[in-house]
Amino acid sequence: MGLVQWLKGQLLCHLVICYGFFVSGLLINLLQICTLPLWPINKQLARRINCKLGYSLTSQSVALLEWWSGTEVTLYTDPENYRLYGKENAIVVLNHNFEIDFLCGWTFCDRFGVLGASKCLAKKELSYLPVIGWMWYFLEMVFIKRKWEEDKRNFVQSLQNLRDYPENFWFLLHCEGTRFTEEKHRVSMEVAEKKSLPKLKHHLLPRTKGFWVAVQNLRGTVAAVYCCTLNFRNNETPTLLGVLNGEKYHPDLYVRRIPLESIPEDEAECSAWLHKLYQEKDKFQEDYSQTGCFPGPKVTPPCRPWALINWLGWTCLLLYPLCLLLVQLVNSGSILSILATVAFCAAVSVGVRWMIGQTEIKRSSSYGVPLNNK
Ligand SMILES: CC/C=C\C/C=C\C/C=C\C/C=C\C/C=C\C/C=C\CCC(=O)SCCNC(=O)CCNC(=O)[C@H](O)C(C)(C)COP(=O)(O)OP(=O)(O)OC[C@H]1O[C@@H](n2cnc3c(N)ncnc32)[C@H](O)[C@@H]1OP(=O)(O)O
Ligand SMILES: CCCCCCCCCCCCCCCC(=O)OC[C@@H](O)COP(=O)(O)O
Repeated sequence: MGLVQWLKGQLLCHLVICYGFFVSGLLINLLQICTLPLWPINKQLARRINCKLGYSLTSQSVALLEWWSGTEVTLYTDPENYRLYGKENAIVVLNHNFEIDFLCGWTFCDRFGVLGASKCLAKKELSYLPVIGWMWYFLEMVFIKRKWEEDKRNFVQSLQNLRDYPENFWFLLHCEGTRFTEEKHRVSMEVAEKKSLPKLKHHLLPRTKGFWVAVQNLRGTVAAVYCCTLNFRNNETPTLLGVLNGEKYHPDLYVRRIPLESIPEDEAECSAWLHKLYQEKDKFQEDYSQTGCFPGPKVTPPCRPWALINWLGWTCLLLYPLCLLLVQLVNSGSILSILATVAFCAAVSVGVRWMIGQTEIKRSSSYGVPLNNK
């Protein structure tokens, strides 16, 4: 192991990264709050400012993936469609098997210039995450409790609000509704059997309501569905902690562009269409497990420097006062102040570690297993 790789595994480096992310996040949240008076006066300007602020926080995790861990995502897609990515609004349908799938998605968002504006249909619990969850409120992310009767009004309204969004966005939908575990897979395949649907090997049975409602409410706003299938070479099981430790992963993403007009309007037909799409995705995953690649030509979209510049900028800006404070503390010799600073650093580190814990599949909710559907 080289010196650089060894350094990446050290707690001190992790503390610095966590401190930078958390404190810059709080400052960004504060700036977002400052945009509140602007919303009634100039909503589109307030949205654009929030996209930039959102970019400044989200892109730090992209920089961590790309520059710290050295992970590069390979894209398999039709070159004809490639030129449209980032130039139109899209609904992204992505499998939900990996702890860093959202991060791989963000990398693409960054490379195609839609990171600040991109959104997701996310479980309500994520909105309470400090810093990142608070930021999402201002980015008009759509949160659901995964209980249709309670969700439907807010869900439809949130989608309608996106109709005049001033920047191009991708709207991510994990139709499986929860992360893949063996138990959830077994249960969802029992549901498939009851519904006389073919069994899936690599996916849970998709929940269709959210997809249909999203397609119907975003017609005329969104140009296409991007059917995305993600997997990792060499059976890697990536984790966010691994990324923080500087581990390099090898993700491959297969993207098919499907024009929205080709998706049926009728709910039952749309559901059947989505089930068929997941059967195709399952076949791609099966072929990938045999051959190690997806169909279609490979492209690596060019990496942009902004995520790195932004990350370095925040790190320098926030490390400087921290170092000054530490020097002053040591010189002052005040045990109480030193203890308070150590406690603050420990709290930041524990807080970010807790957030990272939210991405771990072993802590996945019990949604989609019998008796307890939440
Ligand atoms: C070039 C491009 C490349 C790459 C870009 C990639 C991505 C980047 C894009 C954007 C990134 C932006 C931000 C992302 C950042 C971070 C966030 C990341 C992740 C958070 C994701 C989540 O939180 S996932 C959890 C929340 N989301 C969902 O749940 C969505 C899926 N669910 C739905 O849509 C549901 O339909 C619903 C929740 C809206 C409603 O669910 P409900 O169950 O009430 O209704 P349904 O009709 O859908 O289902 C009922 C039927 O289901 C049957 N059933 C019962 N048990 C099961 C089971 N275990 N599995 C499957 N089906 C089941 C039941 O029988 C019912 O059947 P009926 O026949 O009676 O209808
Ligand atoms: C420089 C940055 C360093 C620190 C980075 C910390 C980043 C923390 C980001 C937390 C983002 C959390 C996104 C989690 C997405 C996710 O994976 O949600 C799970 C849900 O879909 C389904 O939940 P479940 O039903 O429990 O499977």
